[in-house]
Amino acid sequence: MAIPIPHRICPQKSAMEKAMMVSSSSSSFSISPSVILTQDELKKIAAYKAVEFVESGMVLGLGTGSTAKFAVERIGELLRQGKLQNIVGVPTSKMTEEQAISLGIPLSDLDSHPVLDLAIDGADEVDPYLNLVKGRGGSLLREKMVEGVCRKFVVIVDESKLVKHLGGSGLAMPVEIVPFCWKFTAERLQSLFEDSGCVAKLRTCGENGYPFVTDNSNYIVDLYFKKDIGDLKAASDAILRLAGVVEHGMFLDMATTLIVAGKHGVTVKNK
Ligand SMILES: O=C[C@H](O)[C@H](O)[C@H](O)COP(=O)(O)O
Repeated sequence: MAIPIPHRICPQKSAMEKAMMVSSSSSSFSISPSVILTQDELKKIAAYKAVEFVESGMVLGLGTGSTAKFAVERIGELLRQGKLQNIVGVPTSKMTEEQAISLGIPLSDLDSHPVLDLAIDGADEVDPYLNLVKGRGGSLLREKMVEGVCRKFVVIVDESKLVKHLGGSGLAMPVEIVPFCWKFTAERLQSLFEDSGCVAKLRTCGENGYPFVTDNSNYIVDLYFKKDIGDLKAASDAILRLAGVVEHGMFLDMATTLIVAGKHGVTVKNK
């Protein structure tokens, strides 16, 4: 049921705080047309909603990116307030590790915790079947390792990330590759998807044109598709068969829950 946000009864609160008041007690709610939220506020609403799934004693996969950082921030806040206890986090990037340390969240790794209770992370694209593109921030390998062993994987996005099919945004589908002969690997990746009008580009940083280097000392090749990729499982298998490839950013059949914040409200969809 859609619940209108009672924005007039709390004039001292910000638009987002009003939205958050309602989100804490319902799994779906609408946002009054008079409340205009920024994209960051939508990300925060989705993130806070996801943290409602966190219980004391859980081992958590901590995602990476501008949406996941709000979830990590919220977990730190609830720990500080004593509302959550005995949480252990497994970060999916060095950046998230630094954020978690700064918030006092106890950390561990997959060697010590090979199965996790719950992971919360953002995504770059989400299709109607909850398949994802991730890694535009370069963290796809650790994310896939961590989120692949979670009992529950909650994906948090604003509605701009929803696509009809992966690659549909026309933006990058990242592939992490070893630096050795990267041009060779990039060309092989491009040729795999000639029929989809694929262009493969090495990710570089800033104006100096140096390759972007991941937390694992690898490079990223971004694939841009003009047409539908087609069979995602077949595409995944073909990419992973190339010897220079470490991992790709398609997260197929991994997400168990999707939380989308948009101008009409927040929806929670379970697989
Ligand atoms: O490598 C980055 C991660 O896969 C992010 O989770 C993804 O890019 C979404 O990031 P954001 O929430 O900043 O859009």
